[in-house]
Amino acid sequence: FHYMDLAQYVDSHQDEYVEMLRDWVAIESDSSNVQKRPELHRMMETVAQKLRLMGGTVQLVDIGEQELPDGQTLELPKVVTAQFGNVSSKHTVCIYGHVDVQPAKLEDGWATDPYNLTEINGNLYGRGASDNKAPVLAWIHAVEAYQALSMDLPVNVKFVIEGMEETGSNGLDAMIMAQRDTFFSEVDYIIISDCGWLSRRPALTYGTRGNCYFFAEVEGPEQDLHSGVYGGTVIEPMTDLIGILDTLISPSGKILIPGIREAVAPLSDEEWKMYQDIQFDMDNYKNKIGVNQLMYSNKVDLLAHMWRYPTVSIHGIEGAFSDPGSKTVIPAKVTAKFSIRQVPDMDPAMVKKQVTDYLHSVFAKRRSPNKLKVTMVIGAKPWLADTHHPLYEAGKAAIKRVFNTDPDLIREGGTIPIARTFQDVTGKSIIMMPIGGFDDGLHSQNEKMSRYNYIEGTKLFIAYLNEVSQIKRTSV
Ligand SMILES: NCC(=O)N[C@@H](Cc1c[nH]cn1)C(=O)O
Ligand SMILES: [Zn+2]
Ligand SMILES: [Zn+2]
Repeated sequence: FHYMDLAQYVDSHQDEYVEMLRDWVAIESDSSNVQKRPELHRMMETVAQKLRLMGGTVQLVDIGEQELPDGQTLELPKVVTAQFGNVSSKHTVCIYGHVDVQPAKLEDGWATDPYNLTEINGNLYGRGASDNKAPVLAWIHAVEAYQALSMDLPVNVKFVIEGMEETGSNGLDAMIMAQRDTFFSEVDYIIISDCGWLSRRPALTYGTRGNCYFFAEVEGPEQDLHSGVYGGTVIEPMTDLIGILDTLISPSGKILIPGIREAVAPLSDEEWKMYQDIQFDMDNYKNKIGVNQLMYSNKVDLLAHMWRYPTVSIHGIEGAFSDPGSKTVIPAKVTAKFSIRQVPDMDPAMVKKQVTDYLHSVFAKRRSPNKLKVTMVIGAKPWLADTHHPLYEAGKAAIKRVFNTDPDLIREGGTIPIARTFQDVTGKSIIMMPIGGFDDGLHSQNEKMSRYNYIEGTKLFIAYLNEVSQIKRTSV
């Protein structure tokens, strides 16, 4: 295995890799904004074209339509599948990633245009740079490096790249089920690089939380009202909504919805020890996010609540007045958006029932004439891997080669909706191998990917393909 030649190739092509990332970041592939759907289609075509030019067997798989809340339908972005190599004596890995992004606007407080990749002090700023465009490109460049040096790929490589991850991977479950016995039948392992390290030390990820995302709509008068003229006479939808939202979680982080906390397994001694042994600087973490107090003051509690306990987050209220200025309005209809990150032992269908029943019961106590409607729009399951699997041993060896250190074994508080489907439907083992930095600002202002992580990450993937090829057949 000529690792040094490959690594040198990567180093000498890094500016091209950055330019390619610039092209991809320039496409506003925001999957949550229906106005941007043409951009998302363009993004998927761009990915397909790149893989075609590399000689892959590429398909743009039609996964149907999405139904919008107003009943209209919208074409889902096609899923790109590709295959490089089909040698039966070799293992086959399937790399999953996504090229849709969260919304971003300069006026949200970005220091640079979110869709114009800008390099400052070794960091590449742009929406989707870390989540998940650079990691997808790093995998593509890893394959390309082998090709460029006329080296055989040590394993067959398949890609599944989607464009709806940020809104719950709509349509992908069905596609995986439909292709279980075709595209996925020869896949041995699935690799996902859609998360980040915990510190400056490289990491391997063995768990993600799920997410149940809810809309709670309270509807009252026929139209918005003047608060001076009508205030005091009507029962305001916003007051009802804030009232019920305030019953979801206590100020100290205790989830108040009956049944949720009870479903979660207690922290085992083994987990406690694992978390205790992880290098994690609480002050650094506080500085990074700009707060002087966290919900928990010791490392184990903090990591446990980041990774293996559920939590409630309230994201926004549609229909509420939120512009600058002081409009004196009573909004007629308001819709809260909140989500519950869930962990193994919790089930989205059960969470849906628990939340819906609970909110209706607290709403009933208010004796309001307004109407409450609760819907769950995303129900993504958590995922957990066996860290003793040879995939993780191979990961440790590749990290040792590239970074000369042992990795942290971590979980991820976020969700990769499709991870559990891959595991359940294909029955294949999955590894998550992040290359994002701990301070990349995913979903936030000034998201970035460091040039170092992007380039060294590409080398890591090159080394990992070789390590996976050494896994003995019996342990597949
Ligand atoms: N990089 C993974 C990621 O950001 N995933 C999203 C997926 C999601 C969950 N609910 C809605 N979208 C995340 O927020 O964790
Ligand atoms: Zn992502
Ligand atoms: Zn994301």
